[in-house]
Amino acid sequence: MDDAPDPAGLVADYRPGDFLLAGPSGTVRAAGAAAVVADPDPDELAGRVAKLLADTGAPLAAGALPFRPDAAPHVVIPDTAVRAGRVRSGRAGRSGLVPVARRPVPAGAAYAEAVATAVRTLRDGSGLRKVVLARALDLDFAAPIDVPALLPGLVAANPNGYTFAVGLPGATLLGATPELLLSRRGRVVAANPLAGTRPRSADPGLDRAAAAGLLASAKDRAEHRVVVDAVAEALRPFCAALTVPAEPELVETPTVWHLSTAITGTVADPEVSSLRLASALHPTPAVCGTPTDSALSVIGGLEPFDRGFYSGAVGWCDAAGDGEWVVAIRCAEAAGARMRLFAGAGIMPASDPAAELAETTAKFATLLGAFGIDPE
Ligand SMILES: C=C(O[C@H]1C=CC=C(C(=O)O)[C@@H]1O)C(=O)O
Repeated sequence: MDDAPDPAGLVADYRPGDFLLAGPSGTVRAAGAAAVVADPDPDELAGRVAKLLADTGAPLAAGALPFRPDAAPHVVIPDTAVRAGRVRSGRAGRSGLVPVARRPVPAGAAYAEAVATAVRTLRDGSGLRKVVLARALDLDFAAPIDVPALLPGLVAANPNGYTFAVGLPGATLLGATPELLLSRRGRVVAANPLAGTRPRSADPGLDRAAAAGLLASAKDRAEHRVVVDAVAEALRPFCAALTVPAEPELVETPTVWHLSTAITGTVADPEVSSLRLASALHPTPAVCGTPTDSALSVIGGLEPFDRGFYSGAVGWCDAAGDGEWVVAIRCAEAAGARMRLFAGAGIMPASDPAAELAETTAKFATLLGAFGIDPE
């Protein structure tokens, strides 16, 4: 692997089609595709990637897992891959992007109705305990979007998050997620489930009150606990030791507060790669719901679009099995002169449709704010 002392340079050198993940633990950029692995079966996927890494001597594989577990992943053995430290500085600025048209999909009122329908299902005793409902915002521009030009500003605007860009067939998935699905370094694994959200306020007093309200909210704590329990349950069979804090903490992004739990563990078998572990966790109830199958079917019935890679996972895995996978949220798919932004919210029996709509608006603001586009 090339030596790259300047992490900001890796971001600046991004070209369409490349893979980029820039987060607190470092920066990875990969280019080219010597091979693409698209097997949805988690064991087949991890096995084929491990074999290709061993056979080719490539330093790592990188790519994205889709939201739906039966859809095809896009994991690439790149021609080149460069790793560097964390991007330490950067200047957020206006991107110059001005949409000529914008369309919420569905309209806000229809999303709130879908939330109300989900709440009725959650209360009807059929067993569904949580479901995440997403909506999209389509933006049209007068000229093709210059994705590389957007990335330095996205990193600078989200200094504590994970900025990513993944070249997919026909589109680029780009975003700045606060959520670590899974990392593995040697035998040490970490996961950082987030769930439970309050929009932030420009008024410091109101902002503090929003954070305190979130930490005290029984609805949000229950929504969060469902995710923590599912992540711990999925990791436990792979781990010799697992530490799961009993209480969540607050974390902030530029637009929202979240409840957060940092889970750490030790893998029992070092042959189990970060990619295999990420597939075992995904989709967590932070993006899907619980039980998973019922939530998938409610999402299929209520969301008027295919999520594709939104709310999937983005990351990399090396030949030793180490790697880092983040939850693909606060993101958009850019293709030509169009961009589709996505935002979802965890719906519980006590959810208020208007509050969930406001929460998704605040989540859209992660990208809109970083690109200097007026909020919805
Ligand atoms: C599904 C999304 O966020 C998830 C992650 C953190 C908090 C969430 C929530 O409070 O609903 C969601 O579970 C999204 O941003 O599109």
